[in-house]
Amino acid sequence: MPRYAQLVMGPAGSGKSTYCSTIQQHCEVIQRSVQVVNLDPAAEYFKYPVLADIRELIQVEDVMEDKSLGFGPNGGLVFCMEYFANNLDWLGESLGHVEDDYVLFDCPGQIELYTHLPVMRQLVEQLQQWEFHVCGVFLVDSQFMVESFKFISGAMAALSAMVSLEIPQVNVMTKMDLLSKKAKREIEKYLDPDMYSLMHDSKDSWRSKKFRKLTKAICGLVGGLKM
Ligand SMILES: Nc1nc2c(ncn2[C@@H]2O[C@H](COP(=O)(O)OP(=O)(O)OP(=O)(O)O)[C@@H](O)[C@H]2O)c(=O)[nH]1
Repeated sequence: MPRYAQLVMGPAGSGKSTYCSTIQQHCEVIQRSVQVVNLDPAAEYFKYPVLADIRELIQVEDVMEDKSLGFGPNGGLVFCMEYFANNLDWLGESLGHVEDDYVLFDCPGQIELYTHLPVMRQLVEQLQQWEFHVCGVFLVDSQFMVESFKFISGAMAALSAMVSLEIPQVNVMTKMDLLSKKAKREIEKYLDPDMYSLMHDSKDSWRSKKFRKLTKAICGLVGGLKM
């Protein structure tokens, strides 16, 4: 039987844990079994029952308390994720193998995990060896996307994950309920964006005058990326 996995990614506070918990509850209602794995070694609280929790393997606080390592929170997290990547057997044992597996992985928010560190890529390759079909779900807080330059920044973060992981990816704007009426109307244009027209939104600012060529090149790159 095929196995399926979603890597739920996105910046800190973008709604990853809420997404996992909501999808799990929805699947319960439609009588599909979906499990969640917490992969954030700094997580303090989440609302869903877990199949596995990386904190059973390693915790950021323990790493930070180790004076010989001398890491702060971000260095500590990277250390934990590298330790995890070197101990993927732990994950294999925790996942076990049930028929028709569908697993959501609630990932940490640090962008460097998706831009240049190999950890998440190693995880994807291992899951694929375990016969999982893996897809990425990249969440971005919609409140940070109602202006063109913020949208481009969010889209670039999502693009980094796509380029580094090379798996199918769905990009999701979260917290739409928090937008004002005006922002809800504004955000429509970002759902199927015409990057070149977005570029002209802020044509009077020094930012776009100075960086117009660069912005244009980035718009060309992001043009095909749907949120
Ligand atoms: N109004 C509203 N609040 C949301 C939504 N999604 C998440 N939140 C809230 O946003 C905050 C952060 O959500 P989390 O699900 O913890 O976000 P996260 O990405 O897992 O956060 P980290 O694990 O810290 O990176 C919480 O207070 C959630 O209740 C949403 O769709 N609407």
